[in-house]
Amino acid sequence: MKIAELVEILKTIITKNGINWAELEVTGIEQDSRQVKPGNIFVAIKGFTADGHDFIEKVIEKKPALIVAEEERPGIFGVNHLLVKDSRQALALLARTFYGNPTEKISVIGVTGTNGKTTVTHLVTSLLESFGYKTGLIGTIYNRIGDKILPVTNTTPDALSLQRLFAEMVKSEVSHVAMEVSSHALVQKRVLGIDFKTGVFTNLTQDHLDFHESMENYFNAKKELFKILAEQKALPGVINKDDFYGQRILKEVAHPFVTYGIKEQADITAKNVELTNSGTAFTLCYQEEEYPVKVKLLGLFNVYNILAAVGTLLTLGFSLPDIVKNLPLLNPVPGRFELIDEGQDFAVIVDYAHTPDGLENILKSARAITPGRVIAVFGCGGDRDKTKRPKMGKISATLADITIITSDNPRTEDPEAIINEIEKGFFDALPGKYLKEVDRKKAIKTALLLAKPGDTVVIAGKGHEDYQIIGTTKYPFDDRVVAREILRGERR
Ligand SMILES: CC(=O)N[C@H]1[C@@H](OP(=O)(O)OP(=O)(O)OC[C@H]2O[C@@H](n3ccc(=O)[nH]c3=O)[C@H](O)[C@@H]2O)O[C@H](CO)[C@@H](O)[C@@H]1O[C@H](C)C(=O)N[C@@H](C)C(=O)N[C@H](CCC(=O)O)C(=O)O
Ligand SMILES: Nc1ncnc2c1ncn2[C@@H]1O[C@H](COP(=O)(O)OP(=O)(O)OP(=O)(O)O)[C@@H](O)[C@H]1O
Ligand SMILES: N[C@H](CCC[C@H](N)C(=O)O)C(=O)O
Ligand SMILES: [Mg+2]
Repeated sequence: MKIAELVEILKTIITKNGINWAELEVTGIEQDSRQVKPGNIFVAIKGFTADGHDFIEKVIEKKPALIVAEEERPGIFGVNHLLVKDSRQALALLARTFYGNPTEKISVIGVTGTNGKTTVTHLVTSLLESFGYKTGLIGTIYNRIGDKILPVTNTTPDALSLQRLFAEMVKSEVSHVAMEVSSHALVQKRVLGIDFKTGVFTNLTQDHLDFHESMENYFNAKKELFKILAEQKALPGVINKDDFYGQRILKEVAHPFVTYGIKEQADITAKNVELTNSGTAFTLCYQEEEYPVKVKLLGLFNVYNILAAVGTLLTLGFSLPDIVKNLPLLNPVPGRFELIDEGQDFAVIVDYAHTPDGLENILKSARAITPGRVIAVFGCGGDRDKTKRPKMGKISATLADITIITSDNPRTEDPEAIINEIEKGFFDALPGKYLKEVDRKKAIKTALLLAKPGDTVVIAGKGHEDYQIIGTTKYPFDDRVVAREILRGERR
């Protein structure tokens, strides 16, 4: 592909055209100077920790076909360059064109919300697979093309990696992709250039205020996905009507929606919900139709996730009786309400709850299936929203009988200081019993040793993660492996 063909797509955002050799062949696109090869287009992005413009001089030595930037830098006049209003937008549009508009050829389902994205994307793709489709998945745990699993760094990759991934999916004859769309991605225009078939909103509760600063900003970021659906005249979006912000999307975005809920009147609802520690039963209602449903997934929040997945499949045109038939096939998602059973006489749950709402839901769901005491083990991530820490403390103080406050991924913060901020929540609440143990392995062991028959130990915050980030180092650590080892060694 030649430069001339690619720059056409940028014409509305170009502020200065410095192209002299428009017929040059483009061999690739990069946003990271370290990856640039001869003939590539380098897009300079001002980021949160670095500024791509600072690497322009280095990139020029590698003989790029074109440099796209927001500002001029030394040496840029000697090479093909374009100045644009917004480099992130330029990157997304260039990548989409270079990779042949892949999302025109597959059905992309975007899932956003504070909690439930990973679960809903798994449920949607599992249902589609049960109908015989080959699917792709993009999200927190991994990206997947058919059976091929790819490692990830972000929940939603950058615009360039996304278009590359979609192109690979098209090549592998994937028909549908379910992708998690994080609020960071919406703000950073990572999803620009994607054609969405539909979008799902699960819920909005506090998280990421370090980045968004206010719930209103956080909401506006999430709302962006539905504005995109409206602009693209996509299929109806799927909205949780029990959520305050879900109701706001319904009012504020002019687009058709299918709604789901348990408390509110919605298009798709569940009644007679029965939660047990071996599965969940409920009656699924849609218009005049009612179906008894039994699923392997546990916890009330997963009933919401199933309703979201059902709404998505309905929107895509599948019939409800067919969808219902496949619901019992759905498997739990790794690290979400995952039961650890080594034959012990109490329950152990590993769950990814890392927000106040997530923790509240998992502790309430655990309570519903626990004859004895609920023992919680959790911490909070470092270098992330600090204001959720005392809130999560207060929730555990109120809902668990005993809490072991420990470390999550402390990152570059002092782990003891994070624990002390969580502890503040205990001072606000009725005195829930708690211990502090900075070493997560010891904290898990303490909880498992405290447990008596009929109790439930909830190990929250890290779910599927197989590492712990202390400082800037990633150490191997998996709550599920640790719990199993302790249960096998100490408590058979
Ligand atoms: C704060 C934040 O969101 N940062 C994300 C952002 O980085 P950035 O654009 O600011 O990049 P930067 O590191 O400052 O670098 C700026 C530019 O200089 C370039 N560079 C840099 C160094 C160099 O030598 N040469 C060079 O060219 C970089 O390639 C980049 O183009 O864009 C990158 C690419 O998309 C992300 O990987 C990165 O995520 C970081 C790792 C991160 O931790 N993000 C978290 C907060 C995040 O995004 N989380 C969400 C939500 C999670 C959830 O709720 O599930 C997610 O989607 O993962
Ligand atoms: N629909 C829901 N409502 C409230 N809480 C939920 C819901 N679904 C899951 N959770 C809780 O949130 C945790 C994370 O779930 P999941 O990984 O599906 O969410 P996510 O939105 O992908 O999270 P992240 O933003 O970290 O990627 C679960 O372990 C559970 O505790
Ligand atoms: N996607 C979430 C994951 C948090 C998981 C928790 N274990 C932590 O490290 O804080 C985030 O980036 O905030
Ligand atoms: Mg996720």
